[in-house]
Amino acid sequence: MKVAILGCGAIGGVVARSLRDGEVPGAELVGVVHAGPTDPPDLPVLGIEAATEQADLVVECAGQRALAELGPSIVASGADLLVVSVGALADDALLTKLRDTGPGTLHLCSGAVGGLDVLAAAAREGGLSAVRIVTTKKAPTLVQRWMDAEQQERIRSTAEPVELMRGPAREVTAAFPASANVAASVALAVEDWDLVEATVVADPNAPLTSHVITAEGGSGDYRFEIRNHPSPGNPATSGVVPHAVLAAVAKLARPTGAFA
Ligand SMILES: NC(=O)C1=CN([C@@H]2O[C@H](COP(=O)(O)OP(=O)(O)OC[C@H]3O[C@@H](n4cnc5c(N)ncnc54)[C@H](O)[C@@H]3O)[C@@H](O)[C@H]2O)C=CC1
Ligand SMILES: O=C([O-])CC(=O)C(=O)O
Repeated sequence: MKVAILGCGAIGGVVARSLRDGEVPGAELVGVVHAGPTDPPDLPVLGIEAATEQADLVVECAGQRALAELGPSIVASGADLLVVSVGALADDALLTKLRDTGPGTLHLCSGAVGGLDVLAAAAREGGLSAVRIVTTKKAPTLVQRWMDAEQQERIRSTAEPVELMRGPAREVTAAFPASANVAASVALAVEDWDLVEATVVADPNAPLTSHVITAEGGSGDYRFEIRNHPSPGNPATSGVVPHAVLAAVAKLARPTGAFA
């Protein structure tokens, strides 16, 4: 399986180098599509057209905006698309275009969290009556451009954890596009954007990024607490995410014997 990587930052760079080094059996790197002023010196670089022509699978590691802009042309080209910026799929029109139009197939990466499989099963079996995700990250990583100067300063200088937003997953993932894709992952797993309440907390003293997912329903009660070390390349991103991408690529390249 030939693979191109869209976005060569903290996630894409690790994924591309691992594929280049032959660490995923059955998967071969054709190149990276990047947006920086200088090419990564150690990786083959492609334009998006060459990537979709040459690759069986394009892996999006570039952000919600890039996915919205480039995703439709990738699946229209016939290449399959593996997505990490799943929050962009809160736009129903984009989700429909990527999932239902083809001919390329859309795949979602579980990214920084787990438990999505059992949440999906529980949502089907007995229905879920409440689903919540609370994301806590090191405070400065959560400053957003839409915040006014006073709020930005309060987040940078807080000595205590501060709740920045609590609301429907669709709104929270749009407000924190590089930090709350996980809210969208939970909503997509249970197939209900309105059921999932997401909260984002800025903690000045959080050495690890945490995501606490709780759900209750007819088949049981669920609680997952995920505590990830931040990526050395980007403190807003959990270090495990590129490895979740590589696990997903491995499963697509050689599906036998993998969890479905
Ligand atoms: N599903 C999940 O659990 C998670 C999802 N993410 C998503 O992954 C994205 C990437 O995360 P990182 O690698 O940490 O970010 P990063 O900022 O380190 O890297 C993103 C790279 O994409 C490039 N880029 C942006 N637009 C592009 C375009 N149109 N074409 C080519 N390259 C483009 C940037 O120049 C940058 O090098 C985040 O923005 C977020 O949406 C991040 C963490 C967890
Ligand atoms: O990496 C994480 O822990 C979560 C994250 O940034 C996201 O969901 O966008």
